[in-house]
Amino acid sequence: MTTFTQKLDAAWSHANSLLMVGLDPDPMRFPAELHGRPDAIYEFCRGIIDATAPYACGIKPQIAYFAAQRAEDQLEELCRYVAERYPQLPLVLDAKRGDIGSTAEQYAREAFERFGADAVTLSPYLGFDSIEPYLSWEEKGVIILCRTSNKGGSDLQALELDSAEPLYLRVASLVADKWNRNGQCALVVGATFPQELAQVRQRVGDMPLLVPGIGAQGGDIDATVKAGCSSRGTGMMINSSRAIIYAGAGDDWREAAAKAAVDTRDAINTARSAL
Ligand SMILES: O=c1ccn([C@@H]2O[C@H](COP(=O)(O)O)[C@@H](O)[C@H]2O)c(=O)[nH]1
Repeated sequence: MTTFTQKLDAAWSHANSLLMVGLDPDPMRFPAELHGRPDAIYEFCRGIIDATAPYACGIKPQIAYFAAQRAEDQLEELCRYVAERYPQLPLVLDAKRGDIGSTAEQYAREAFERFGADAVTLSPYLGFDSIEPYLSWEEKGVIILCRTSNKGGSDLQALELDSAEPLYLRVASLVADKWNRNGQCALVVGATFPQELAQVRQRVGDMPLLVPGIGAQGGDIDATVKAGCSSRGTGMMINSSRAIIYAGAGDDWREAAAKAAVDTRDAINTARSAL
């Protein structure tokens, strides 16, 4: 049985890439050749995956973009496609679930059985018993929101506790010291806050981090790599979605996505080589 963590480790080294390609498919932004097709979401995402997979350490579909278009069936087919065609490529379902244990059991089945994801993103807000049902899938990854990339993340995550530490660092410690019983946990930390990213890295050792916020959100790649790499020079799934999938709007959309992925991977690797 290969675990998520082992699969991710292998992808980092085989692809020599820390880039995670995000799938946020918005039909309004699709190339003309896909307009009006009932399977447009599937075909768009498949095109992006085929174009970018060689340069990526994983794929991250955001479930809201599929659910909003009543296209969960296309997501299901896409997940099957990735598992069959790119079995070495970790698939992270970005769902940010968080609910009481009985409901969490159903969300875990949705992520791991229905979609066959290797890992899922979760909110820590409901506490350990809301995370436990996912942890019982021992080979799967459980990626917990810690310091999100959006400005409003500070409203709660930066709140100072009695100990004077911010809430996001308490989440980091809780996950690293108590919840990560099977070595299957990871954290979400935004590239838009490199200082906080460095603090989290220091707190959690070499735990994998999912790092969104470069590309369309403007996070700085050099600062992200400096702040977030593990002691082995890996440790991050640095996500870029819109800047890659919408790099081209014409007939060359696949080639444009491939070029954006290569350029992003290379910018990350240039920063890694300066560590
Ligand atoms: O803190 C977070 C957590 C998740 N996301 C998700 O990542 C992508 C980012 O897309 P871009 O187009 O690269 O900005 C998107 O799916 C978000 O839901 C995040 O941005 N920040």
